[in-house]
Amino acid sequence: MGKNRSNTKRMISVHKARTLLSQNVQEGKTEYIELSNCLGLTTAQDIFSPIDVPSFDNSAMDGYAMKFTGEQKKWKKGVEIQAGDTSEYIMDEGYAARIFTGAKIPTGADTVIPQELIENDKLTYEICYFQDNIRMGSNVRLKGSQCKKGDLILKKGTRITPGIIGLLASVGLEGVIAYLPPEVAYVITGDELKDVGEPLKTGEIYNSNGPMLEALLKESGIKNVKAFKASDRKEELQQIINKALEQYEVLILSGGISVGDYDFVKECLQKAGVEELFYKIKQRPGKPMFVGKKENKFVFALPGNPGSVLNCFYQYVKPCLRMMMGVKNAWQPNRMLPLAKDQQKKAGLTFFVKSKISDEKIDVLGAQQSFNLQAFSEANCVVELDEEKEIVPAGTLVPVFYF
Ligand SMILES: Nc1nc2c(c(=O)[nH]1)N[C@H]1C(S)=C(S)[C@@H](COP(=O)(O)OP(=O)(O)OC[C@H]3O[C@@H](n4cnc5c(N)ncnc54)[C@H](O)[C@@H]3O)O[C@H]1N2
Ligand code: MOO
Repeated sequence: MGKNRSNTKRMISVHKARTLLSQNVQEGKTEYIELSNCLGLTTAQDIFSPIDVPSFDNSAMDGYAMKFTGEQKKWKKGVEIQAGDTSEYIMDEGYAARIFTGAKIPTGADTVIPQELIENDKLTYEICYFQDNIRMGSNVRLKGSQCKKGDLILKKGTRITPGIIGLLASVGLEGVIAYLPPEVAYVITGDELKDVGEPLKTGEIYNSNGPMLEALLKESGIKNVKAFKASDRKEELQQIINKALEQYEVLILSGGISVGDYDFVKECLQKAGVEELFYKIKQRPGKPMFVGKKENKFVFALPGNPGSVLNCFYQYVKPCLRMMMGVKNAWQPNRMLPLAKDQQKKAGLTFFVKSKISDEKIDVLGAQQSFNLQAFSEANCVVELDEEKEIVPAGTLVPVFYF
């Protein structure tokens, strides 16, 4: 009785949990990382271009390059310049160079006329242009028009996308200083668990949290992941926790964090020197979540029900991992959208409900129980329903977090 009352008292709000985490989590290590391993990481410094790009004036079209006056309509055929030709050509007046996309504009030329707009005079071998939609400078990509040597091309704190990898390569950079993803271990607890592929006896279930956590970590950009499995024997769990904490920066546990007689996770973490940041959040699913710290290492003990694991990961673990990886707005919902229908809930708990976006409205799906994974077959987001409310009316704008 006394235990329950003190637990209820200690439960914190979702807002408080987010605040405590964002105050405690720090940016992780940074390192020079080659382009081939940069995707999804965040830059840890401003990046300046070491060269002008393009580094020479070049043609944007296959056609003819010449000095363009607007009056002259015919030119003699001059040299032919292919992309990659590094020779220095000087255009004599009255001549047009045959030129191809990406090739260097010869000295003396300033304009390219696409070949579709040119007629060849078969008698004089001159090339002729009779339209008037070309201006001086048309179809020439000027030196430094993307960026000049020394320009800031990428700010610190930018997530590296495939386009950014292209940008970095275009200025000749082989890699950048970026935040390293933390090394993460997770521990699956529970005597009832069998891995997929093994036969099930009555009383046993498949370990779905393991494959789900692997996927969640991969999706979050974590590269170095170690999986442990522990039975519900306290000594074994203790050993695994001690070992994982020694070697990994972030430890995630699934199950064994509630009040049952075989729920030893909290006790073992405390014995391993983990200091509690909070235990139990006023939320559903995932109420008995525990977060602790040991020096600069973080421990997230997630309630074993799969829906709780997924929710706690998206709401707390992922934003923390992203903060460690240099992301600034790690806690922001993806967007706000209106509810399609009234939602009933328990006042005093924030509800996170699996939902589907239809016609820019939120359809809350059925089967919200935290053991039941079926709704994930349809859900594309989870939405947050206010702690205080008992009914959240249709039309209320709610925070939406994409899967
Ligand atoms: N007397 C109370 N009992 C429970 C409370 C409570 O407040 N008082 N809270 C309930 C809530 S809410 C949750 S959530 C769970 C959390 O329990 P644990 O973290 O201790 O997790 P377990 O008991 O180990 O497992 C819960 C549930 O999830 C299944 N499970 C566990 N691991 C996996 C896995 N890897 N893959 C698939 N399913 C898994 C497990 O079999 C249980 O059914 O506690 C409630 N009880
Ligand atoms: O907090 Mo539990 O996650 O409702 O099943």
